[in-house]
Amino acid sequence: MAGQDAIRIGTRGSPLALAQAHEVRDRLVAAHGMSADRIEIVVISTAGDRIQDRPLAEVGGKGLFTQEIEEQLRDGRIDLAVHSSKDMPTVLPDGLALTAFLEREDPRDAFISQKAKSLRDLRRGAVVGSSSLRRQALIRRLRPDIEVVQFRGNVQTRLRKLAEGVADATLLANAGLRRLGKTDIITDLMDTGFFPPAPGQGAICIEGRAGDPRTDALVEPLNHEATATALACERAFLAELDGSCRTPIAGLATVADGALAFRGMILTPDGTQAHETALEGAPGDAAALGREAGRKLRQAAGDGFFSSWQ
Ligand SMILES: NCc1[nH]cc(CCC(=O)O)c1CC(=O)O
Repeated sequence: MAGQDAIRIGTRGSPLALAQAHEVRDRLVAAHGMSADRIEIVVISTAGDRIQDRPLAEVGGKGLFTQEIEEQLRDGRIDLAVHSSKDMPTVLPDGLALTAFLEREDPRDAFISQKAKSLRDLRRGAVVGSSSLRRQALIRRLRPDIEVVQFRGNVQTRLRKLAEGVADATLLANAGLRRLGKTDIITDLMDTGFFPPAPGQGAICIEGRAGDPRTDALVEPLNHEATATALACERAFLAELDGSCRTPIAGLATVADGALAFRGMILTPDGTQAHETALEGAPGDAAALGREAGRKLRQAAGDGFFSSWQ
């Protein structure tokens, strides 16, 4: 059992969330040479886990997957929380901060189908299941002839739906499939050029109490500088667009040879309208670059863009 000075890591209970929390625990053990039983993993149920019967975009509200975990972090019942960066709201509750980003996994989406080798190869009128507004809009943009249906649930549920013929294909983040050891089901990987990921996709983040020296020192060796830079840019982009849960937004920042490159896109849910921007800058200006990209897209789209379907 964990002792008095145990480190408590809060996480959701989904297989993916647990895999991520275990990865953080393993890295803390390796970085500090500590015993694994000093670290306790505390499973916390969130509203996003409990609501299974509706698309989450319909439920709306910020922090569906984070609120209950953040309450425990603020109370001191847990010391750290592990999240998928993609699920994190751009504004955190007072007193909390994202204190480390693990090195990003492959940010690409994976295409999964037993009917076709790629999205391009699906027959006309094929059905693709996805609950992500971004994926739905991108699919419709690339393949207006395809029907998109709502698809929630874990990997097993989705595969069963494919086997039952509810849909011909689905899309999931490659990073999540890798963490679950499920890469064998992947049919194709989507090029980020024409199928850009969600901001934060593929990056695990650690949330902590802001300015808590004990936990800051613990997670510091786990932070991957280039990923933290990319995420600062992507999250500033998202914040500038004030992305409600109902806006399809894609964005990916990369750091190579000391330079930061960002590409962002906003789409209408039906995929008929899309605006894109690509910017480069210095890693030190990551947040400013993200904000600039967001402003550019808002200007290009015009005021009517966000209000036209909401
Ligand atoms: N909203 C669910 C979610 N949040 C993060 C991931 C994947 C892992 C990641 O992006 O790091 C997923 C599942 C998916 O999109 O397939």
